[in-house]
Amino acid sequence: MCFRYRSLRDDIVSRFNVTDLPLAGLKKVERQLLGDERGFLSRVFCSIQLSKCGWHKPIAQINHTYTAKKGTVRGLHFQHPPFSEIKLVSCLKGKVWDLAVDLRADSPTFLHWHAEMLSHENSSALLIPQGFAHGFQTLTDDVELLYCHSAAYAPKAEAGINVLEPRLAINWPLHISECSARDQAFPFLDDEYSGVVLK
Ligand SMILES: Cc1cn([C@H]2C[C@H](O)[C@@H](COP(=O)(O)OP(=O)(O)O[C@H]3O[C@@H](C)C(=O)[C@@H](O)[C@H]3O)O2)c(=O)[nH]c1=O
Repeated sequence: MCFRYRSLRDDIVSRFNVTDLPLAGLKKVERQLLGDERGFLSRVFCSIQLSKCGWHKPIAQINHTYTAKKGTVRGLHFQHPPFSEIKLVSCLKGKVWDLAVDLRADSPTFLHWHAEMLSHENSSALLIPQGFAHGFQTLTDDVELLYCHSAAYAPKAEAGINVLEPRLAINWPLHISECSARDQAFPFLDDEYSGVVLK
């Protein structure tokens, strides 16, 4: 008897609708829910599918955050090379205005930013390539985010840009109700800031 095996790659059914966003490499990933009378199943991450969208490393860490209050801002965070990360940010509860800032030194969209509404209702995530800073504002109370990271947390490589940075002129949708002391202390960019060079 002869069996013919197809590769697993051919058998993986896509459960994502992926859209290119205006900054190269930044993508919106909409999950397709498979529902029945019990509830639903939603694929949050798939290395085979997302490798076609720029996720070319193993997952190093998965973090879950809870933010209590509407209007809270967290960000704008990134890690310096060689600890630059790809992040997949999914909102599992509530609603956020999720934002990525292009810090790539050689990018034609250097210091441009793009935001998307993520919520448990729209089942969307933001796939953020290396060389971006990330932040968000909660648009509801009781928000839960799930982050997949391609690099481990490296406190010495952590960095941030102030969420009120004038050169970014981010129009946060709500009054900022909460922002950590650490985030408020992040510096503003100086005129010489030339961005992140990825190795
Ligand atoms: C990010 C991170 C923090 N921590 C610790 C440090 C601190 O004691 C506590 C809370 O950290 P933070 O205040 O940095 O948490 P938070 O502000 O939620 O940090 C997150 O913000 C968003 C915008 C991102 O993009 C994420 O990658 C991450 O940087 O958790 C870890 O142990 N591992 C981690 O991966």
